[in-house]
Amino acid sequence: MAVLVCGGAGYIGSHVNKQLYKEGYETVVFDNLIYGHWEAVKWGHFIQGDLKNLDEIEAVFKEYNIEAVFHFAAFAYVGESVVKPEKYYYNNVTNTLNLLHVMKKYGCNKLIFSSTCATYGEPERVPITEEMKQNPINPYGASKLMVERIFQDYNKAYGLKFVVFRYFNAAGADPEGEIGESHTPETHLIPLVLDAASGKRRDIKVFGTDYATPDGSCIRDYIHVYDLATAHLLALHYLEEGKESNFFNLGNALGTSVLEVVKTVKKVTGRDFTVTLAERRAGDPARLVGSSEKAQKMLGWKPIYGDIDIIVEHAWKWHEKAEY
Ligand SMILES: NC(=O)c1ccc[n+]([C@@H]2O[C@H](COP(=O)([O-])OP(=O)(O)OC[C@H]3O[C@@H](n4cnc5c(N)ncnc54)[C@H](O)[C@@H]3O)[C@@H](O)[C@H]2O)c1
Ligand SMILES: O=c1ccn([C@@H]2O[C@H](COP(=O)(O)OP(=O)(O)O[C@H]3O[C@H](CO)[C@@H](O)[C@H](O)[C@H]3O)[C@@H](O)[C@H]2O)c(=O)[nH]1
Repeated sequence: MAVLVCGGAGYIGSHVNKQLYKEGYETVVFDNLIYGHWEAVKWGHFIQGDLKNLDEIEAVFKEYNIEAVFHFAAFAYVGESVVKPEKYYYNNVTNTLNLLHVMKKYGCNKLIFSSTCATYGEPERVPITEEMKQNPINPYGASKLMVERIFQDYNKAYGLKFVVFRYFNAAGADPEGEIGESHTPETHLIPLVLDAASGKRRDIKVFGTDYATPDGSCIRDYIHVYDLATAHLLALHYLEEGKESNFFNLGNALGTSVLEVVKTVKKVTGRDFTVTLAERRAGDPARLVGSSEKAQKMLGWKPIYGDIDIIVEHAWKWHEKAEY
């Protein structure tokens, strides 16, 4: 029996692939490498393919006896999704239907999926809990919510068993320094601030300093990619035990502002750099912080790298010697 890691050459998927392999699973990474890196697939088998092609997905199920599927493959640039919604609905929704179609055909009914706190939109309160209203404010979040709904219908009609994770802001890198975050283009705050620290960028822009937060900049819940990965293994065990499909937030319940991230990077790296106070970025909620009590209770998840200093330290260690 093997597990399929769709999008496993990307940032989060590669970290999950490593932990699965270390736990003794035979992994098959399937990725079109549009945003992923073959260098990140250091464990298990690798097949270059695209979820838009049914025959390429089917070839994997023919070759391997796939017990469960981890589905990270998606487009995830919030701003781009507003101007190119078609790109997002095709890849994130239609191509997910392709994957479900082949899973159904081959009798594979266990799925672990990467959703996002962007499905909640502007939260009515924080920390956000799973039963709160989901009202996405951009096509990216909407595409993920649509997929969540599709899973519920497939659960009722075809017996699909799923765990949907709504991640908050994934950050950090493999504590052993073997893999890390590398997006082109990069839009995420921590790698951009590290670029400023290492002199690859002239400055870091703080998008908005007039939010209703203590220092005026946006607050996010940064969750270490290693901790995200451990939750995925627990989810697989949960489904292997025959438990019911479920939705879980994955965050730290700790809010860190943009200015606090900048300060932490200066402290951890010992480097100074220019910080430019800039206009708000469209579509940014002021404060996104998630409660993960449900995952802790039901999956036994215990995040261990909640401290923003450690998240930045690991990201910096990777950043300095990044192979890709
Ligand atoms: N990074 C975050 O903070 C964050 C937060 C919430 C949710 N998510 C979700 O988590 C998942 C992983 O995020 P990430 O940051 O690792 O992104 P990523 O871009 O690094 O990884 C996604 C991978 O999927 C691949 N891919 C995309 N479309 C494909 C297709 N049609 N066929 C085959 N491969 C395809 C890409 O090449 C890439 O390697 C995404 O679904 C994203 O929406 C990420
Ligand atoms: O150069 C920059 C880049 C970002 N920010 C700010 O930093 C915060 C975090 O931004 P970013 O790292 O881009 O993450 P988010 O926009 O919060 O989105 C990420 O986290 C979401 C969950 O919160 C996921 O759904 C998305 O896929 C993922 O990109 C936001 O307030 C940004 O305005 C800056 O001030 N300057």
